[in-house]
Amino acid sequence: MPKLARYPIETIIGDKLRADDGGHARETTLAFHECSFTLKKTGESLLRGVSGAVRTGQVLAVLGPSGSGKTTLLKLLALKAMPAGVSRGLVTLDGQRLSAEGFARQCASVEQTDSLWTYLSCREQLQYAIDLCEPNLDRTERWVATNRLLLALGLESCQDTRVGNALIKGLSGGQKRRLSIGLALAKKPAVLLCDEPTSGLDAASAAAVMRLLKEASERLGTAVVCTLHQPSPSVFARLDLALVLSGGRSAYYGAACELSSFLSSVGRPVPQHTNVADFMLDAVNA
Ligand SMILES: Nc1ncnc2c1ncn2[C@@H]1O[C@H](COP(=O)(O)OP(=O)(O)OP(=O)(O)O)[C@@H](O)[C@H]1O
Repeated sequence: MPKLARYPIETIIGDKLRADDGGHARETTLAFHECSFTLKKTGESLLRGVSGAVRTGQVLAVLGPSGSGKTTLLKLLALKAMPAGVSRGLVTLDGQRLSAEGFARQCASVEQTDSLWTYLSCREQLQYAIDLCEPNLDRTERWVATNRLLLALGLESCQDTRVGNALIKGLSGGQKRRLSIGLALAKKPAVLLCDEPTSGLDAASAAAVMRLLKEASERLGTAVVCTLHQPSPSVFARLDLALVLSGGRSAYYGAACELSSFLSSVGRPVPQHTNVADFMLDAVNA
């Protein structure tokens, strides 16, 4: 087997693109129009007319207080069956209505809780994913692709550590989150949906996960949508777009860097030294 090459992450992911896609990074846009979800039993609306879009190279964060509808929106974007209610609205990929089959073929989602194999190591899990997703590569190429992914995920130091569980010592929470994202990225999805990728992580691990998502969006041509509970200033600074939900409605949708000006424009200027995301969440909670 070839020796594990040590390149900067940019080169590794760039090489992966060149090697696998012939150098053509795709351009993808996921758009959602007037999405609503109403519970059949009570008639309660969990989402009301929410719209937005995200394209290749961008990370869109769905923010909002607990119960504001973030996970419901992500499920709706993934065209998941939600028998408890009725969904309305349109989800498109590059202008075409997205179906559940289309989503399964071209997109990937990472759930709020990691679902990994307790007794397999990082390397073994990623190797399985690459073997499954890259049947046209030969064995050595798949091994190289696995190494590249391990490096891109920053998991090379724990590549032989098994996942573990409450009783068996294994990967840390942040490493598990990155592995879950890596398994989804092995598919090179056009769109990646991540539910709470930073929940339960310390600030440094949360920042590392968001850095990974941003790199994936830029280098792999993946449009990323993630839900976030309370992003730290450093996490918020890495976001391209923010959609803030309040009681299932859109309170803000636009560039993350313009959220502060928006708040000023509606008479709620963000005080100095205040995290704009926290301020917005307090405002919609009030
Ligand atoms: N199948 C369902 N039946 C009844 N209520 C539901 C159902 N699914 C979600 N809800 C309710 O809808 C609201 C929105 O839920 P959702 O999980 O989308 O919120 P969230 O913003 O992701 O919250 P959190 O940040 O706590 O995960 C919550 O009040 C939740 O209890």
